[in-house]
Amino acid sequence: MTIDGVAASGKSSVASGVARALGIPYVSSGLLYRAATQLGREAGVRLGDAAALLTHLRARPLRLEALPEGNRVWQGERDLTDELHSSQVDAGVSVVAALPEVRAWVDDQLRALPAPFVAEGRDMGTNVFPQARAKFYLTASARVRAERRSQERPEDVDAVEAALIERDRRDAGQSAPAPDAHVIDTGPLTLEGVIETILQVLPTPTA
Ligand SMILES: Nc1ncnc2c1ncn2[C@@H]1O[C@H](COP(=O)(O)OP(=O)(O)O)[C@@H](O)[C@H]1O
Ligand SMILES: Nc1ccn([C@H]2C[C@H](O)[C@@H](COP(=O)(O)OP(=O)(O)O)O2)c(=O)n1
Repeated sequence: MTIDGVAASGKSSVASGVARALGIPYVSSGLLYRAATQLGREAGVRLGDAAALLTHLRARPLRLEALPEGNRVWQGERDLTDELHSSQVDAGVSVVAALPEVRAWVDDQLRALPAPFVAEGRDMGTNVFPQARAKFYLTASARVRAERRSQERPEDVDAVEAALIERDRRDAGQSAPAPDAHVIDTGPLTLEGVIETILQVLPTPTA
């Protein structure tokens, strides 16, 4: 199944809760885009230069570890995860995610994972796993999302809201809900409420 949605709509927290209830892993595609951005920044590669970025990424492959409480990204023995949620990565990631070569690099890694799992991101239900048995799309107002995310960033809520709106605009090309997705406004719901809503609409597995 797939959970897509706009920035800070609750995708990874909800995917983690749903996956735990189902006893399967979840995978966070955004972490791979974030890792590509962080590694490009670190190497001094211009983020719009797909060829240079891909050469760099292919030289030292990444491993996405689908832990139930939170995915982690490794490069060899180095755990990159804690570096990937900075405002600097937030600011550069949409440029990297717009590159078709990087999208193919992410998609190949996701499609190689053993099913079943919950996949979360922007285009999981539309592009990467169009055959998924259930699809969800999370939204909430920019203000609500900024209030949540500002708990996790040093910037104030107005700065976080402006950055989220800008990132939504840049990511719009790959962020439309699948026509068969259940759209959930998480604004009036608690995290547990969103997870419960999804579990209730999931089709029961056939024997
Ligand atoms: N329905 C909700 N009500 C309150 N807080 C939520 C809800 N959904 C998510 N959150 C919180 O919002 C923040 C952003 O969620 P996250 O899962 O990181 O979103 P995304 O993966 O879409 O960026 C987290 O701190 C999370 O606990
Ligand atoms: N399937 C995906 C997942 C993420 N992206 C891009 C768009 C986002 O700005 C970044 C980071 O995504 P991530 O889901 O980690 O971050 P947010 O929840 O949006 O804060 O990657 C994408 O283009 N396609």
